[in-house]
Amino acid sequence: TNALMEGTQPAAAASTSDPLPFYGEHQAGIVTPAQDRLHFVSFDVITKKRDELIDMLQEWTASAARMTQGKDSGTFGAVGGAIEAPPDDTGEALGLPASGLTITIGFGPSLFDDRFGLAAKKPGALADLPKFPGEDLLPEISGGDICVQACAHDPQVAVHAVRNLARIGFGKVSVRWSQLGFGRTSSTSRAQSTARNLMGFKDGTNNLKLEDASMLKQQLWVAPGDGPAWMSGGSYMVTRKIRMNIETWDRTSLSEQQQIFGRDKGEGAPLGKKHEFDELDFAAKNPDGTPVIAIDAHVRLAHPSTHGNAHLLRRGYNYVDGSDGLGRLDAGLFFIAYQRDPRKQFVPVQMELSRKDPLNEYIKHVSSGLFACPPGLRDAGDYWGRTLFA
Ligand SMILES: C=CC1=C(C)c2cc3[nH]c(cc4nc(cc5[nH]c(cc1n2)c(C)c5CCC(=O)O)C(CCC(=O)O)=C4C)c(C)c3C=C
Ligand SMILES: [Fe+2]
Repeated sequence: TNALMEGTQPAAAASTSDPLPFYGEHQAGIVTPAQDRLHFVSFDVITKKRDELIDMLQEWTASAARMTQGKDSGTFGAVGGAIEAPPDDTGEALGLPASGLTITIGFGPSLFDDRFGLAAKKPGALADLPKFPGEDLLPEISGGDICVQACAHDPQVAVHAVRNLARIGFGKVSVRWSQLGFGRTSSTSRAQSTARNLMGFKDGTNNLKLEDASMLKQQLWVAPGDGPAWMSGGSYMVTRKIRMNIETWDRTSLSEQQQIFGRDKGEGAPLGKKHEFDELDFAAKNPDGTPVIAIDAHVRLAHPSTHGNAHLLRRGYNYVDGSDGLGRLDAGLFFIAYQRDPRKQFVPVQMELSRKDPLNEYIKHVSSGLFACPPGLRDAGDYWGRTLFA
């Protein structure tokens, strides 16, 4: 396919239990067709020693190379090592297949302070996000020095991956926050059907997809000359935990719900059209002269034509963290988006949404993350952060 010729990851494994390639020009887990499950974790680095941090990243890379291929985290494994020592794998994935596991790393703005001599390497694109109207961010579940996005078709496999990286990082990093997600809310390949978010709408119809090779080059991957050379072939990740006021939404009429998004709930078709992938027609008018797709419909506000052709590769997940003690589901969307430069992509889109989107009556942004995801790993001699620490 075009995508393969461009050097991106292959479309999909034959089955959801198969392994996906770990090495490549770009990190796996970005254009990789979105798996069903997520365990996302953000770490603070607690060691003050640069060498210790590099050693840990090398150990993480070796472990991730193994786990993504369905192997134990370490060479001895859960039960093959000395009986007197803690095993180099925690064991809960023994007997489970690779399940399409991808492990993607990102470096947060706070890593580029004066602790590790990285200040001069901080990309401009990693500038802190502005404050958006209406957000209510909790610092304890926001930010972090290093993030890991583990995606798989089996939640136990994703959790196993994060747990073993945390185990390896003991004493060097500490978990700042983490998030489980189920039910992808985006497709990142035309081979996938569009899944639904917890508001019941198809989500990810007009997403950047792995088949759009020239768009990915223009909108997703950092190019030489964009900023520091170490990020070439990488991408910037924005995370937003968006709590939904589910019970209020569920008392809203179908017509109001559809007006808010600008698409119908059954098919996901643009209002005024029949099929999901029909073009949005923002000029179409009802007989009374009002626009068929409201002026403040979510898809109009978020559309590239509203933002100098800024696209995002969305890769979010539904989450339910139980209920909140008031009988309401503690649920929503763990939004993840990749892009070439958040200052030109996520920021203007979110600024528009935060000011005008009627969806804001039903949602609240409670956590935020911004991470620089370096390029892919070449081979077993490579490690996460090589280009940064070189
Ligand atoms: C800043 C970026 C975005 C945030 C935050 C966001 C939150 C959010 N979105 C939905 C549901 C839908 N979004 C849809 C489309 C859509 N959303 C964004 C961006 C953000 N959404 C973009 C760029 C687009 C595509 C617009 C286009 O070009 O057509 C849709 C429609 C289906 C689709 O195309 O994906 C839905 C549904 C929720 C529930 C939510 C916060 C909780
Ligand atoms: Fe959206």
